[in-house]
Amino acid sequence: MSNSPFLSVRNLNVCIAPSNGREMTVLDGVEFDVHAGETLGIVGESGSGKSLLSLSIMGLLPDIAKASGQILLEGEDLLSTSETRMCTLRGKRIGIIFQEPLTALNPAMTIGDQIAEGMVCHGGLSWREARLRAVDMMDQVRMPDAKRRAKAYPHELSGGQRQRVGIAIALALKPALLIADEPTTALDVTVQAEVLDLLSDLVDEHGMAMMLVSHDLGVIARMCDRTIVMVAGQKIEEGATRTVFEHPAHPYTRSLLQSVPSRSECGRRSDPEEPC
Ligand SMILES: Nc1ncnc2c1ncn2[C@@H]1O[C@H](COP(=O)(O)OP(=O)(O)OP(=O)(O)O)[C@@H](O)[C@H]1O
Repeated sequence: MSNSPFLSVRNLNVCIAPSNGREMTVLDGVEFDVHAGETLGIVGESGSGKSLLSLSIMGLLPDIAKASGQILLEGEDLLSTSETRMCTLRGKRIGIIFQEPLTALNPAMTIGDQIAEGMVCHGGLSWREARLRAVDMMDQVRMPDAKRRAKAYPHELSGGQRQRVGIAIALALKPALLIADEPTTALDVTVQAEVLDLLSDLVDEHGMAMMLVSHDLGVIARMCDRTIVMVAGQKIEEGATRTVFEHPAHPYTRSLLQSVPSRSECGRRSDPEEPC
């Protein structure tokens, strides 16, 4: 793990000013780093600002939101960069996996072409090369019968298969950071476990950093090296996942841990027997 962080968030504040309401601070002085190759978990109750935090990093905040502070990606401040530059960084340096793959996918385009598109637009590949590479990507995300399925449309796949497509799209340009916002919440429990295993393997294989947003402590315990706990737009706790789970410093974290996963679920999958 290198010393200088890949991503460094400094004093991030986000205010929302709806046209018919009062301005509201939804992220308040949030600070953290993500180092190359590590998986950082962001956990917190509904409305604590987890999604707005990921959207801020991706440069996809809604128009009514205003962000200040710094989001430094390899030293480049994303809050003061142009939209054109953000488009390049999204995909090439930061891959994104959304919660509901069906809404993130284009219903009128084959999944092979959706995976290939970024490689054509941002990776300089011809459509022919990109389509071949898309089938490779589908194999990597363990999509059965990838060559045939590349010609399918999103509605022809199961929820788990659609999320595999979402992961293939996010990884197509080999980003250094993957942001996964509740990537398995929309899936049923057995499929959740398969997709988490897949993500964990791919992150290791590609040597990527990952920011995993989840309200599910079991998912965080299983996947993350370090964890941040959010309450009402503020980071209230941060530490090695094991430490946060074993010695929570904040009363809120302690109350959250009352729904703690069983010990066998704790720790990275490569070390399943270790207590958390
Ligand atoms: N487009 C929006 N307009 C107005 N308020 C918003 C908007 N998006 C988010 N908010 C508010 O910002 C706060 C943080 O929302 P955010 O979606 O980041 O929470 P979250 O922690 O991701 O919640 P969940 O786990 O339910 O997805 C909430 O109070 C929410 O109501």
